[in-house]
Amino acid sequence: MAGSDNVVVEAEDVPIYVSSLPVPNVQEMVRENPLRVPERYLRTKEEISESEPGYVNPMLPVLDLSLLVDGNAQELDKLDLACKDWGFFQVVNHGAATEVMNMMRAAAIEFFKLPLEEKNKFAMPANDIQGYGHTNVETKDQKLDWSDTLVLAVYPERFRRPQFWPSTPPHFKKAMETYANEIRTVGDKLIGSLATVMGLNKDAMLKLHGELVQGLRLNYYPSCVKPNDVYGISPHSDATIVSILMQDSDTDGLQIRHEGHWVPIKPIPGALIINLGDVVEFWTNGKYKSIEHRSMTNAKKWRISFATFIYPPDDIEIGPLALVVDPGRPHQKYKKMKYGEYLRFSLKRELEGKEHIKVAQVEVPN
Ligand SMILES: O=C(O)CCC(=O)C(=O)O
Ligand SMILES: [Fe+2]
Repeated sequence: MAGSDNVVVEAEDVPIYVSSLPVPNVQEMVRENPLRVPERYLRTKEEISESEPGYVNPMLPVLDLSLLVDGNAQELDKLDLACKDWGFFQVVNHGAATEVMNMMRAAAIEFFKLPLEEKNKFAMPANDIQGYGHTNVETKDQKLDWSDTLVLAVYPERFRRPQFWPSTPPHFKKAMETYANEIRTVGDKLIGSLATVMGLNKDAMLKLHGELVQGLRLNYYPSCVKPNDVYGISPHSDATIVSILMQDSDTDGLQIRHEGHWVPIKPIPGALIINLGDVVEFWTNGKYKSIEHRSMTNAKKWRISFATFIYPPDDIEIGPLALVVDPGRPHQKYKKMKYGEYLRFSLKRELEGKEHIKVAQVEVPN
């Protein structure tokens, strides 16, 4: 494409995901009138009362990733239990450099502080969900979440769509590139450890997925005068293998559904929060489960979270692994399907807890 600066040449297999209807920018709404919460964001009392976090905050399992990588038997047992009982855990000694995490955080704060017209230079287009905007909006009357997001594909590199990578602040791209690279290593280590506790060869899961895909979603939750009446992000499970969350340790928001209760998560400073995605639930025939989670907002303070999604390429067939299916319960709960089909099905709908995984479920025989 010599001679043209405007044409972005993309590799042939760069996936286009799905569309999402355009909706108002929440940060801008709050800037214009911090006291206004439009009807479309307000949830019913039933929905919210179900979500009252009246549960004592038990400690989410904390795992040492360096011990897991060394094959420490005790730590691997802890991982197996954390996957069976929680599906969510924190990792320390994960190897991602603190300066890199801080640089990413600082760059994101600067980006979200920019005027709307600056941020909108990277706005999501009508046919895809990369860029700055909102996902999972399918109907004109569905309830909306109190957040704005920036979604970008980071690996493989040829999947990047540079037109959506913020050029302001000027160090954003570098911060993101470095952060994504560090988190990729964390993801590889985690997936290796998961393979081990699934009874597979350490490299088996990585090989199974061929080339892993990595996406990053920056969630910006403006403060909200009615924090108990809106969702920052509606309850959902992630359609990933694993998701790696960098959180702000002094602003609450993330909650997970554990034993029927909504449990607020207290991030340990410097730790990363890991959640198992639906794909692990399918591989293990439900022995390990993806967990519903959601985000609440705060009355006075905004919050940013950084969600890295690690998932298979579109053409990988997902479903229970013969080697992992419990011999005592050999019934396959999930069918085999192409990951790309599953992902698009999950993205092309309103977030509704784990409703989307039904598409992969097999009827239980009598
Ligand atoms: O903001 C959070 O803490 C959670 C974000 C999340 O669940 C997601 O982006 O999928
Ligand atoms: Fe999530």
